[in-house]
Amino acid sequence: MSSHAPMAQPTVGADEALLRVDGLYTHFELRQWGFLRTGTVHAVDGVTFTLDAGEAVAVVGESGCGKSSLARTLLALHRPTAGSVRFAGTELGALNGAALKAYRAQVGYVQQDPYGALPPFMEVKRILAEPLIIHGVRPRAERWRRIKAALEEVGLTPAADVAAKFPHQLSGGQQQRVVIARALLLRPAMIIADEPVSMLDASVRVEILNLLHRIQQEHRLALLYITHDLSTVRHYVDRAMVMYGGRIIEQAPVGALLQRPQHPYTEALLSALGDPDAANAGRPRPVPGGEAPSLIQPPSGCRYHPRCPYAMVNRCELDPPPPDFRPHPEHRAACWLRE
Ligand SMILES: Nc1ncnc2c1ncn2[C@@H]1O[C@H](COP(=O)(O)OP(=O)(O)OP(=O)(O)O)[C@@H](O)[C@H]1O
Repeated sequence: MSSHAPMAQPTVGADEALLRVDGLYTHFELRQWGFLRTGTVHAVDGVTFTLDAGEAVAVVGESGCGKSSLARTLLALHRPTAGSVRFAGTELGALNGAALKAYRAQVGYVQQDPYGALPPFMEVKRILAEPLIIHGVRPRAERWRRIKAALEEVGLTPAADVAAKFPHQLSGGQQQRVVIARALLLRPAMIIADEPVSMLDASVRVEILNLLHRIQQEHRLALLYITHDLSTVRHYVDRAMVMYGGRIIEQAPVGALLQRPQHPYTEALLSALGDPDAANAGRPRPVPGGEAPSLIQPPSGCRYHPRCPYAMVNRCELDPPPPDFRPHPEHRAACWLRE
């Protein structure tokens, strides 16, 4: 275990999830000249799931399916259009002022673009001191003790040298380590990592994912790992949820999802993954054909039906499948094939 003190865990009843998301909608109104309504983006469109304390769950889906909008709603950066988000039993919509500040201390955020996430004209020490100052951690020596421990925990040593640098003096991987250190400083119970490695060189991606995984395990953090890349979830999460057109269309323990995908979209994502066998390197692989759905005018019925090779006429284009057909215990799929 590192020098980082154990993280303060919020009080959660034995049978209660740390995070409970129920029928969540986040829509964005599009307006011309600031007032003329021209459409609505259904970015998050009826999402329900739970995340237990200490559990790691991936949200996987292609670009534009609503993953970041979901993350930002959970971080209370977007106000939901409808539905409920409960954290440790408390409704997020009911929080403001000091209570919202306390919630934000419980949830660490790791963004996609580390350089964009770090103020360029501040030294690392100042960047990391900021959240501690905002949350009233005193005196200065205690702040430095925490900053040093966090830098050491993410492998940035000697901490004093790194702390004196500006973001541009660090590599992309080191910058992302600083972002992770900042997410840990307030000893959160949950981390939301939104595409944490997609902007990094391929050579450091595994290192950063391993680091996040080690921290998640050591501190028994809940982790919501958001990615477009299904190939990166296997070793890092307990469960995976697949998002398509603003909705969760499949969720299962990660092994079951990868071995027995139940939704044709998950199947297509899996078959598009690289084959580790070098003998098959030249073999063409099918990728999910067709266009990602519009979230302004989403397809009727099942949102995947225009691309689905198994779409059933008079069924899939008419009725949205409920999200919880259970082909196996613990496995849920929103597909009429699994009715
Ligand atoms: N503040 C906003 N106002 C209007 N539309 C938005 C806003 N934020 C996101 N959107 C739209 O919502 C949809 C979902 O975007 P979102 O960023 O959540 O998807 P994503 O799956 O995270 O994709 P990516 O990985 O490319 O960021 C997109 O059509 C996007 O243009």
